[in-house]
Amino acid sequence: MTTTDSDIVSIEGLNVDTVIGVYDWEQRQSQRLVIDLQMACDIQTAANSDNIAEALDYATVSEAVTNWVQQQPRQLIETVAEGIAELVLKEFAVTQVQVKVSKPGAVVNATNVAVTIKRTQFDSPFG
Ligand SMILES: Nc1nc2c(c(=O)[nH]1)N=C([C@H](O)[C@@H](O)CO)CN2
Repeated sequence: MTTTDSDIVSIEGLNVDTVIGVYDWEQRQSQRLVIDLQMACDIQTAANSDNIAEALDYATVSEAVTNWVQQQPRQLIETVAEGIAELVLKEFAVTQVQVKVSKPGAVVNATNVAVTIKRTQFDSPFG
């Protein structure tokens, strides 16, 4: 295992309001999605230089993910998860990404519903 596989930068509980859902009423209003990301990357260069320019900037990733999710209405949280994984692998120096997309308001008697996927550069057409 290389450091590129074992070093993780995380974003937890990123709240994004967007149009999401399979029913007509869901396409007429925003709902809250909560996104968790675990991104495998080499953090040693940033650690040694203590320079944000060498780091995977979680603020920049959060903004890019939020913008992508809010770009257009979608039906399934699966589509959102795959799109986020593709974006992160394409735009950032990330070798593997785990994406969890939660839709906490979706099922009345459930605390949460979610999908979780893991993708690597080899899974992506952009790898
Ligand atoms: N696997 C999925 N199941 C369901 C989804 C989804 O995105 N993925 N979405 C819905 C509805 O939009 C639901 O959230 C409305 O409450 C149902 N099942």
